Amino acid sequence: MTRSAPAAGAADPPRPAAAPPAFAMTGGQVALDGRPVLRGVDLHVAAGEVVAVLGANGSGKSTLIRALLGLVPLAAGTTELYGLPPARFRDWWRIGYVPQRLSIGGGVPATVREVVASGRVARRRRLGRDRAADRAAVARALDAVDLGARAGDPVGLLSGGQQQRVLIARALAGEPETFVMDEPTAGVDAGSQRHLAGTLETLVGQGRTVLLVAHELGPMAPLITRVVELRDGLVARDGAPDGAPGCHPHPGHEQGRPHAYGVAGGPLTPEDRG
Ligand SMILES: Nc1ncnc2c1ncn2[C@@H]1O[C@H](COP(=O)(O)OP(=O)(O)OP(=O)(O)O)[C@@H](O)[C@H]1O
Repeated sequence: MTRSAPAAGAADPPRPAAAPPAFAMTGGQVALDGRPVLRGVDLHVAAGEVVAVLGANGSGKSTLIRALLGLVPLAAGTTELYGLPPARFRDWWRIGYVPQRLSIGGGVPATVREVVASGRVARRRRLGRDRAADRAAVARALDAVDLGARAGDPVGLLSGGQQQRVLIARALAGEPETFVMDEPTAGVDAGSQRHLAGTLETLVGQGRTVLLVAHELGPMAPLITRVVELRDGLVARDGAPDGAPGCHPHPGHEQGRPHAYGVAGGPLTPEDRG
């Protein structure tokens, strides 16, 4: 049987609207302490991209990430998350944020498992509580960073690199669509970096979006689909990786200077957003 042509004058079937990009900044400017830090950044990140943001110390990488998430205000320009300005965006469970390393510190009595489980909060607000699913996701996240054996330990007893892995696990536990990671592997040993790269490879294979600031891409390099290099608050380069995986992305960069902002990784909470 042949399929008959649509009757003349019949309306075309509705086409699905194109999904908005995960991030869309246009002309983004940020000033901190009265000093321009981002000076007019255009950056659109489509769902499924794996973008590395590179650049020298102080070029504005963390500020860009934070501005994209609405954590610092724009002085000019616009930015959107999944088509909405951050102030109107509600689906924070879709985004897992790993802030630049900071010491969780000895003053935090929470266990590793509790910190990782807090990554489920935004998802639970949206989708309701499912204890079995929560437990399974937390166990998977701990396993992905190889910290299952430390789950019951106070997080303040862990080394800096292990605490970083806890923050990564917190983001993983939320099972977000998009990961935003600010130097996730700074201070993390080579074996754990490989482990994380394997986990990211699986997530990327599932179509998740990744936006990461990195000093050394290391074993994550083959996953990167696009490199954005910042210089003095402007995009100096935006394109495919140059085929030098694991390269030192910028000679002016020192690794692992902790910054005292952000409180924990994982889907953003109202507290993260201030
Ligand atoms: N809260 C703040 N108040 C004032 N200035 C700030 C603040 N945070 C960052 N800056 C300044 O803004 C500039 C960009 O900082 P940012 O942390 O975004 O750079 P970065 O490229 O991520 O650097 P790094 O690689 O060292 O982390 C730097 O000169 C920094 O000193």
